[in-house]
Amino acid sequence: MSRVPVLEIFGPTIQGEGAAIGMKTMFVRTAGCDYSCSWCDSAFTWDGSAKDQIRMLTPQEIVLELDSLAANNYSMVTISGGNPALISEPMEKLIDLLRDRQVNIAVETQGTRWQNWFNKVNILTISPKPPSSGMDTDWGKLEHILAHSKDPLISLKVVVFNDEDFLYAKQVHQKYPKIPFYVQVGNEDVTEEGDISGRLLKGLEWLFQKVIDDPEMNEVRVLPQLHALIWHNKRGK
Ligand SMILES: C[S@@+](CC[C@H](N)C(=O)[O-])C[C@H]1O[C@@H](n2cnc3c(N)ncnc32)[C@H](O)[C@@H]1O
Ligand SMILES: Nc1nc2[nH]cc(C(=O)O)c2c(=O)[nH]1
Ligand code: SF4
Ligand SMILES: [Mg+2]
Repeated sequence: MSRVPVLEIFGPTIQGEGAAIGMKTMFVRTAGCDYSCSWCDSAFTWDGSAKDQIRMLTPQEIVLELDSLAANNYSMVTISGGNPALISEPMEKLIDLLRDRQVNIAVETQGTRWQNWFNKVNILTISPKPPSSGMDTDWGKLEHILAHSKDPLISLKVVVFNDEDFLYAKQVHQKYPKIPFYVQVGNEDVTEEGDISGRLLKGLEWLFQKVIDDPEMNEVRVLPQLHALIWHNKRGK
């Protein structure tokens, strides 16, 4: 039976980002990524530092673990990573199992790989990476993914750290003006211990002003990572 490389399963917590911000959700975080963003807040999924924590789980085992953590106390599961779009058949099976149980499914991915199961999820967040990440956008791949996503619940979310990233976010929004668009404050130090909310709120104020001042950004939403304001750089939140 094929298995999913899982780095962590946690929750219930509150979705801190994007279109479903504020909703109670469980998380399944897969291991492995085809990117290596300079500021990745989940680098342990791909940099080898947590490789002994990777478990190869069947879809049924994942559902059992979700229930043992929170039976009857969740109705949404967010699948993130790493890049969950690297996984084909066992991920589709997990999604089918969750759908059978009337669980809403959200997925976080960066828009580098298409999977047919994208059209089975309820909330699909595509997060192309700006220049500060050090990654190059494959615009053809992104186009393919957005053209094949039938679900109207797709949204785009770009993390912004600086002016150049903001220009990139504008470029993505202008290419796809009909797709709900989110800009998210970048967390510049994902290793800092203790309370980082003051630093993040300063970043949010800067990003608010960028959007306020820009007549081409009248229809975007500006958000912090809400969970990082509350729980800072803690893992599993
Ligand atoms: C860890 S990624 C995993 C999913 C997928 N690989 C992706 O990047 O969309 C989940 C979300 O966290 C965002 N993220 C990662 N590091 C961040 C940081 N330092 N500050 C703000 N957002 C960050 C990503 O852009 C993405 O939207
Ligand atoms: N609370 C909470 N919300 C999130 N939204 C997206 C996350 C992610 O790492 O993909 C995330 C996360 O790690 N925690
Ligand atoms: S694409 Fe996502 S998981 Fe991969 S390195 Fe970038 S932020 Fe991290
Ligand atoms: Mg996160």
